[in-house]
Amino acid sequence: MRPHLAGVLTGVSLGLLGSLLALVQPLAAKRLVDELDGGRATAGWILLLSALVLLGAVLAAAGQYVLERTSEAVVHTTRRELTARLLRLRVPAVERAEPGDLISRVTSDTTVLRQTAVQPVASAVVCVPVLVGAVVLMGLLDLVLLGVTLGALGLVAVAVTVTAPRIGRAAGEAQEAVGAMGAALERVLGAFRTVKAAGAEREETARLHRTAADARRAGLRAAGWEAVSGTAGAVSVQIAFLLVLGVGGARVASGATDVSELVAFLLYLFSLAPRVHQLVDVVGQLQAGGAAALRVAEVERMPAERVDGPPLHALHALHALSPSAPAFAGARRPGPATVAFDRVGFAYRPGLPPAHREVSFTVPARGMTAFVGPSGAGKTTVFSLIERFHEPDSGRVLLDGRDVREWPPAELRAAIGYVEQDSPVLAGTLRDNLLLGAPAAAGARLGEVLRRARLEALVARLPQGLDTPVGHRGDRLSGGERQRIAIARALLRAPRLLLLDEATSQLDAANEAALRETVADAARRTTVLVVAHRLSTVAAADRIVVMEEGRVRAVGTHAELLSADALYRELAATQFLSAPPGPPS
Ligand SMILES: Nc1ncnc2c1ncn2[C@@H]1O[C@H](COP(=O)(O)OP(=O)(O)OP(=O)(O)O)[C@@H](O)[C@H]1O
Repeated sequence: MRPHLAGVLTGVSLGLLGSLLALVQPLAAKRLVDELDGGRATAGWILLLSALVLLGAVLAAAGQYVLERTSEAVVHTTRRELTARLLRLRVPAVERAEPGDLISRVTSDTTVLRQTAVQPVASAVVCVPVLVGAVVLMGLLDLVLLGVTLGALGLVAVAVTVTAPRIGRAAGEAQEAVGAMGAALERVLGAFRTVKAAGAEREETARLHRTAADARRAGLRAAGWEAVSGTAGAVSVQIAFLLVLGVGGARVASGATDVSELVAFLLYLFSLAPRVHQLVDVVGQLQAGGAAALRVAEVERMPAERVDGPPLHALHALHALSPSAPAFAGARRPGPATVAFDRVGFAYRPGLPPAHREVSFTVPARGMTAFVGPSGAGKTTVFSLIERFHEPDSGRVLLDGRDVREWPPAELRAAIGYVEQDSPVLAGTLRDNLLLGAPAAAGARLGEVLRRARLEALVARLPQGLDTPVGHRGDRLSGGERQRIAIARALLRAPRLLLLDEATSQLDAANEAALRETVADAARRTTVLVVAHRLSTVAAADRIVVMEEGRVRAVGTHAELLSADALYRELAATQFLSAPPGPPS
């Protein structure tokens, strides 16, 4: 709320003024009754009372509007900061979280904040001085009746003390359950075809219903406690009213007070009643708001990367325009990058078996280095560590001889083109997807990359060409098309280091041969690391790193490894060839 303090203060001041005017109204009413009693002219008092009512209403409405506007502004700021933070989060933090739950924190929790951040705080600020003012004025009118009133209102204090923490807990659980529902929904929608193909709709629906029921149960619990405190508020005001009527009537009869004072006192009590209700509501709303704010704050506390340096398009514009000059601050050497792993040890989580144990290799600038090995050997992990998605527990990963931990992340990644194993494509148009990593690339360069990635025919076939939407996760495209888009996206970045993770596994023979030539061409100009599952790829590689159970087993050329390494021979005989493996020799 800090940046919007001016709005909060304005809204609160207007509300306060409106409420103070409401406080004066009973005094004017008392005077009116006195004037009527004395048979004097009352037109002026009636006019004054009407003006007070009107002005009070206008001020209250203006205050309300300013506060609503401030609520929107507070939530807008929260959502901006939260979304910016989400994209800066470190990869392990997001891998540990549930995407659906994170989404609900940005959408649902901030909506709860919208309703509970500014208004209740402002109401409380307005309520308290009005309550104190009313109590003082009531005391001035009749101390005995004030004692009676406060005694009856004590019930509210007890009820709120008991219910507030319970409302908070239940509201927190309700928001957690909404988050769990988001996570469960994301789970099924993210693998919709798999769920359908498995015929698991009924089970998955039951799972979603369970989370919805959890949210309902927690919501009902909060509502129950809110009803208890609300009822306690209403009952205590009613009791106070009846007691004041009874005791006040007796005091009027005995001459201890007069009718006009009793009328004024009752009017104060009337004006107090909605404030008491409001305060009780405020306590409940603040509890729900507190629970939502906690969930938002948890995202704020998740580990994030620092943001520095120029924006993406500037990094790439500079990089693309002057490949021979220092491309941008920090890129120590232009041209192809060198990579080295120096006794790298790494486990994805403490307690898990290490994915890398003492991994060491060096890759010179230019040329193609292939990583081969059985599934789970740690090949993809090499790429994750170079991109600094994860950091080694021991040893060093060096790019251009500089520890990747010393590179600003944006600058490090601007030097790299990465084609992931499952070639993700984002919702949006084909053009959005191609330019994702190089917004400034266009024109002839785009045409050239489309040709090299064999995408020209696809673009010609699509109804709106490059501007055709590709669907959620690119599901209007074939697997091979997605792979070629991912390769084109990486090439458009004119990377100093190209990382390809089994990027050709879904391609047909013709496209695979063409892209092999594209990758070989890239390797003549830049450094290419490829996780290879095809013989054609490893045969073309300048060097091959054989990995097994997180270790580097051997390094060499295809011919060298065929004679020197038994595992490589076995891989060459089985995994790399599409033909079934021959009998063991
Ligand atoms: N994000 C992750 N969190 C936890 N463990 C992981 C994660 N990613 C990979 N692993 C584990 O780390 C080990 C190495 O995984 P990696 O993906 O590097 O293997 P790979 O050689 O690329 O395998 P494949 O050829 O099947 O893709 C595996 O045991 C895998 O289960």
